[in-house]
Amino acid sequence: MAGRVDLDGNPINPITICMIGAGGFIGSHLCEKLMSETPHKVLAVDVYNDKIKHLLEPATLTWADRIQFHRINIKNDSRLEGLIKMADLTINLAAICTPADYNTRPLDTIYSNFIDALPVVKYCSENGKRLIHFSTCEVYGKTIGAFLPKDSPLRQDPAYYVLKEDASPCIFGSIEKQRWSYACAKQLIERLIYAEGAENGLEFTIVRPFNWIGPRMDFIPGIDGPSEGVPRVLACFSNNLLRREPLKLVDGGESQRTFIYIKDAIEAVLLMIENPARANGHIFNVGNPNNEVTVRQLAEMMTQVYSKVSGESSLETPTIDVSSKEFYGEGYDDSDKRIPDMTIINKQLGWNPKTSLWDLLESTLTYQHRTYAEAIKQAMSKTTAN
Ligand SMILES: NC(=O)c1ccc[n+]([C@@H]2O[C@H](COP(=O)([O-])OP(=O)(O)OC[C@H]3O[C@@H](n4cnc5c(N)ncnc54)[C@H](O)[C@@H]3O)[C@@H](O)[C@H]2O)c1
Ligand SMILES: O=c1ccn([C@@H]2O[C@H](COP(=O)(O)OP(=O)(O)O[C@H]3OC[C@@H](O)[C@H](O)[C@H]3O)[C@@H](O)[C@H]2O)c(=O)[nH]1
Repeated sequence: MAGRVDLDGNPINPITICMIGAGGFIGSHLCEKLMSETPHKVLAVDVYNDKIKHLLEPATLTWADRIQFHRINIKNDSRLEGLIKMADLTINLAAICTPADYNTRPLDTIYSNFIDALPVVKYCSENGKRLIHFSTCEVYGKTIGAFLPKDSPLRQDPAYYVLKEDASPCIFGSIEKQRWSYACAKQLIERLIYAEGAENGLEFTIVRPFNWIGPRMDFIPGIDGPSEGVPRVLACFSNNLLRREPLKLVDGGESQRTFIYIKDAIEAVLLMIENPARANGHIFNVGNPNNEVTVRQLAEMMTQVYSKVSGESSLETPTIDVSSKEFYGEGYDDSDKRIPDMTIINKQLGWNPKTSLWDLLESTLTYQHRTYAEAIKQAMSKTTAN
């Protein structure tokens, strides 16, 4: 850790970070990175800490004096402002961000992504503290290409689908398609942060993640989360593979996504933390444009990789089609395609993702198998016995 310098060759001084949502998927990886590779301190705020327990205990861990957990619901806790004041930088990750919630808990989704983030922005602005806020790639909504005729050659032209922070429009579906309420709440908080920067000098960075995936993402239903819960696609498909069930393709699995390995993405966040002069005032796409697949292709690749890491043969029928209405309920809608433009993050931070989709699935599914295979076997044999 000694002699660490930033991108301009200046020594990096240790700082204190108030990380809200530190107990989630991204937060747990960011805490791990900050503890193992930097001298910074973390005030970790969340309602849960299961995913960072290994960083909090035992007290003999070398970083024990650099991480503190505060069990706080930011909706209604007066301790929040004090923690933001104690820190040099606040990172806000807290949100409801699972598509199954957007059309079933639309009010919680809007409150969580807009209203609950307001005091965080206000306290940072009033106390002259820097803020890194987590938004989403969903703020771009659908691509322009999605509205062209199916056979239009323009659909192949990147000008009609690549998503650029400073140029692409934000195209949402109608009000009853409530995925866009999430996107809209995220967009409005981005605009508010931008306005605080413009009018009151708030130092901010906005991150737009494009499908970050890896170990500890969400939960496996019935094992470390509710049996009826629907997590994001990595955990849904992992659960199906672990239980030897066909993977469910929503509306034919035709939507396209670019997936990035969480560890690559965390490198980008660390560069933002440690290079404020290059990151302040910017909105950054963080994704891997080289890892694009349809959801159907993702299912096929995960099936192959899982077979390799578990040594189990694949099912004869590895996937089945389900309608979005059946899977998510009324009012679901989808993003058609998400390719991040990398110009701004490349220019400001010199960052590029490294890990291929196959490699990231191999390490992630090895983790899933090691962590859950035995527990699933036991849970399934109990159900059969009953
Ligand atoms: N993972 C991705 O690919 C992805 C993509 C786009 C956007 N994002 C954004 O990144 C952020 C983090 O995502 P994640 O994947 O780590 O999700 P996550 O659900 O794993 O983590 C969010 C954490 O915030 C906590 N939280 C929520 N409300 C809270 C409250 N009121 N008080 C205290 N803590 C609260 C949750 O308990 C959870 O631990 C979110 O803002 C999300 O919208 C993530
Ligand atoms: O079992 C499943 C689960 C999901 N899917 C599909 O897989 C795709 C990806 O679904 P995910 O649940 O991972 O989430 P999405 O990519 O749609 O959105 C996510 O990405 C951006 C973030 O803001 C949020 O974390 C979340 O909204 C969707 O097309 C979905 O319909 C399946 O086909 N089968």
